[in-house]
Amino acid sequence: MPETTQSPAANSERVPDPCIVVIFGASGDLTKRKLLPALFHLKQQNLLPEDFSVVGVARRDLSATFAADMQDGIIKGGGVDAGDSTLKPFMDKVKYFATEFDNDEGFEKLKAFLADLDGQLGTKGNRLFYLAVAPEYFADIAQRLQKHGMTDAPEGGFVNVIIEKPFGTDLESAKKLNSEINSVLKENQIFRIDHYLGKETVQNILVFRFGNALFEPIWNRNYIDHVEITAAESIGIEGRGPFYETAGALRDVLQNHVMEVLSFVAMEPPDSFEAAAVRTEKLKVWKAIDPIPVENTARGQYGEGTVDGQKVIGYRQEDRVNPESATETYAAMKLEIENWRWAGVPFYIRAGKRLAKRVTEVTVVFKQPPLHLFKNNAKDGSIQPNVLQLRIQPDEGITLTFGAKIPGPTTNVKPVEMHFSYADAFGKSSANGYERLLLDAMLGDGTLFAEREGVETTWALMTPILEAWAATKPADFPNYEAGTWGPKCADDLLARDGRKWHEL
Ligand SMILES: NC(=O)C1=CN([C@@H]2O[C@H](COP(=O)(O)OP(=O)(O)OC[C@H]3O[C@@H](n4cnc5c(N)ncnc54)[C@H](OP(=O)(O)O)[C@@H]3O)[C@@H](O)[C@H]2O)C=CC1
Ligand SMILES: O=C1O[C@H](COP(=O)(O)O)[C@@H](O)[C@H](O)[C@H]1O
Repeated sequence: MPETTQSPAANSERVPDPCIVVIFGASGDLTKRKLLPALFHLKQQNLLPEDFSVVGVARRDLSATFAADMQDGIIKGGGVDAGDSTLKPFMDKVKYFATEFDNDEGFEKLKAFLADLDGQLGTKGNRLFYLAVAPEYFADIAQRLQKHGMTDAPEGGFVNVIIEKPFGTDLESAKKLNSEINSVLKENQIFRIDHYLGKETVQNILVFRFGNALFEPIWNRNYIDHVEITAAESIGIEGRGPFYETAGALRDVLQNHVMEVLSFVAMEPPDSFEAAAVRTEKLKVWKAIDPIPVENTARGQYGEGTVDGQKVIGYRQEDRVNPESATETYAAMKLEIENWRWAGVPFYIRAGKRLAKRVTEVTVVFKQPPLHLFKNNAKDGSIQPNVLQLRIQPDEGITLTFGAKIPGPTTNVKPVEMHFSYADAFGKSSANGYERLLLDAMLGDGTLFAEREGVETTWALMTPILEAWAATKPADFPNYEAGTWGPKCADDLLARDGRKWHEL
């Protein structure tokens, strides 16, 4: 379908026009734990329009209990005080509508239900549809919305659609999904969400790089030895066996969250902070990545072990998981970005479940100084390189490690840290990443969302690895103990280059 341009709003204009947010999959985990708390946080910050409603859609008839259940999610999941005076007026705007996703009559009634709300609330036909459903329903729901005349924006208004991840399972399925969705929606109506882009600390990578004069001049192959990106989780698969069996760590986290973070770390400065400019630069990074030989990858699966002092079962013993499963719960790889800035600088990326701790971080390791004047005075006999750690979660912050003179009559050197903490500087935030993205989607600002070509490009990089892994069953699974830092083959990936993962 032809594309038109929605322009991103400036900060001063960040309250969206009156609208209804319609969440498909409203009785699901994501809606309760993340989406309703995020919408409520927007309300608390006066970032929702006065004329507004949230309509949850799922198949069971939950009209009698839905609002109370969501309120419970906001209080528990959103850390909101039950006595908060904004809660009641917000909950009054939360409605429920029951239909099967494949029921045409249900969609026709939904359309009338929404039109009726428009009449009562003054929401003017503006819609944000959120598809918080299993991926097999994405295209179906979008097509049914179009069939029942719900995808055309009112004059001067908007109809936008957020689509959850996973956006496809490989290149072919991503292309198919894109063409199905693009056949009923304009590209600028489609908001492919990656909640990592809603995280303050991920957005701050761009501010850190391009909002300061200090760092960008050294952000290249002349000064940087290598970059590591880690998305480590201590949790297991949390009862999501059937989903995880078909996904694995590469599809679940590496292809999307980690590749998005990588693009922010590696991209050239965009000529503005508008969607098209930012997306163009991200795409250039992914396109410049060399095909990844399978020898530059490592995969693992956790066996039983101890996490946070608790004994935990192995992946193959989890509920609804094949006892001989070959699904990876850990994936790592070495990437090379063949462009002027990054040629020769390896990017090592990894993601895994049941690792030693929950930490997401970008670690930038700088080259050694050209001359080691203080080599013989270093505390451990070697000068440590400067390391910059962009800690995305938890303990959000930035740490720079450098050598300092140990006080005393001799010139001894020891690595020390300079640290910036978000919590100390700005107070603790209860934002979960979805606030910003929901707001942007209501405003029509796609800067922090994935677009068609980007999704297909990252899948094009990852699909050959998935195919190679599928062709060779790993004989050594499970190959790491829960509560450790993953399989030995991932350490070997760096050891071959004379490096090791930075301790986190
Ligand atoms: N949960 C999370 O933290 C995250 C989830 N996601 C993605 O978000 C999406 C939703 O996840 P999640 O909330 O966990 O999923 P759930 O399985 O918890 O919820 C699925 C929802 O879809 C509804 N549903 C399923 N089939 C039908 C149908 N045929 N007709 C009508 N309603 C139907 C269910 O309704 P009913 O209860 O009536 O059956 C339920 O509301 C997925 O794509 C997932 O990958 C992404 C990142 C994180
Ligand atoms: O999308 C997903 O992300 C979560 C990790 O998100 P975080 O915000 O807690 O870091 C992951 O647990 C889940 O498996 C995956 O589907």
